[in-house]
Amino acid sequence: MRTAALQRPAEALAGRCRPPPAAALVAPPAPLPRRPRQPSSTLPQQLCRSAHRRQRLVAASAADPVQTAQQTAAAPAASSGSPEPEADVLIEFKDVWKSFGSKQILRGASFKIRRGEAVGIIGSSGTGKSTTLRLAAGLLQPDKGVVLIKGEPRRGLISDDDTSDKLKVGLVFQSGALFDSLTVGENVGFLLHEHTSLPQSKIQELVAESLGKVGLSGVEPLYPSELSGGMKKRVALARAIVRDEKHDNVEQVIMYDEPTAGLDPVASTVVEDLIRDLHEKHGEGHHHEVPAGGHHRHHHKHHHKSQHHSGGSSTSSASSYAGSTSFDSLASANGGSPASANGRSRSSTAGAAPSGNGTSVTPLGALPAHKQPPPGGITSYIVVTHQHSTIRRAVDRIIFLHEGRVVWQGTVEEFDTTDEPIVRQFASGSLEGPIRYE
Ligand SMILES: Nc1ncnc2c1ncn2[C@@H]1O[C@H](COP(=O)(O)OP(=O)(O)OP(=O)(O)O)[C@@H](O)[C@H]1O
Repeated sequence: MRTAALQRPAEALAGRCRPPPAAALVAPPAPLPRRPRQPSSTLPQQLCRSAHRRQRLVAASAADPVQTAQQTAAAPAASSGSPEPEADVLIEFKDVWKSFGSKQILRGASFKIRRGEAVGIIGSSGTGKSTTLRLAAGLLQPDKGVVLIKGEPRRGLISDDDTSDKLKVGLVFQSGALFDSLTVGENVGFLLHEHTSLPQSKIQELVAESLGKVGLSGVEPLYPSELSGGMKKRVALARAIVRDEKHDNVEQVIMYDEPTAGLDPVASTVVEDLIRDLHEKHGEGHHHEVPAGGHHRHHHKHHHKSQHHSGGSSTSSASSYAGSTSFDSLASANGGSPASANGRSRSSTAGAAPSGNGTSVTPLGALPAHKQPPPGGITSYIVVTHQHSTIRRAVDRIIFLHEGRVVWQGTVEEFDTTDEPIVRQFASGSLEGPIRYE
């Protein structure tokens, strides 16, 4: 079933271009929503719509009782009998430890990613953000603790894990990790060539569809060297969301590692809005409901309140196939033994339950079967970033990692007001404070 295009990646693996390890490449398919796509719309038009949608969401959240301060200190949802559904948790880290040789990186990281969320993971350099993504993608295994995908522990690395019928976890690496010797079309269709038996014409169609979604229709014949940095990142994104048809009904979480690193401010905005827009297009309609109070509410505006440290549990996973990764990022899947750490953990409310005056969100897990949202689409995404603009524009909730643990979580708005000293120092860039640089 290998076509001519398939021979070239093989050459790439022999050293002619950067080889994305098959295990890392996740190609989340993207079934489209009820809302018909408008193929004729340009990227600026799409982004404009995205901005309008975001304004509506912000307006809605301002009136959302979940935002009330009283709920900030809410007890963990699961134990409070609140309606926050564990069924909504797609990925959960429970006390995850990871070291590389003698370097202890993660020291008991715990957090949850819920259906519909747009989450940013931030923190100082070297604190383990990318490592966290690689663990979530199944490219690395924890030394201790567990990564749950829809409630099921990942078993082994992604290649050993056969739960792709439950959740796809896609990873778009910072470098884009495009094969230099392949055209854009071949790059985007790489996984389809490698892992499916779809005919060439179908692959071309799916590649064109995917490139259209990132506003790059018609660039198939170009080589990566002919693209700007921003375009390369969008091509990597197109590769991550290309559909394989077989998994169209499987929902997906996409993880972006520094998606705007090295881009100028305008190119960053394009990518940030694209990330948001892809999520809304592919996930929208799946996750909004009409709660008792009559307000439509998007799940991705869950607005978990500030919390120190998280915990959680949940599950299931699934890998899919390739995404994009650089060879470097896979260099070390081995690990040393976990060292002890002195975390500063406190309690967590990962997933503060919306409640209050009749506008609470009905948990998806509690919906009757006939009202369950259809699976498929980018239901949640995670962005690792150092860019303020990306935090502001592309995410709703922030998980702050420090010295291998989650020390704070909250909404983007709360990030500006929290008095957590680590967060304040990070936000201000001050040299004074608990964050130490050598
Ligand atoms: N495969 C590996 N082998 C050895 N060390 C590694 C490996 N991967 C990561 N590290 C080390 O682990 C530490 C954490 O890396 P990671 O990339 O997760 O941090 P980060 O928080 O994403 O940092 P940055 O913000 O600078 O990208 C770094 O010191 C890095 O050098």
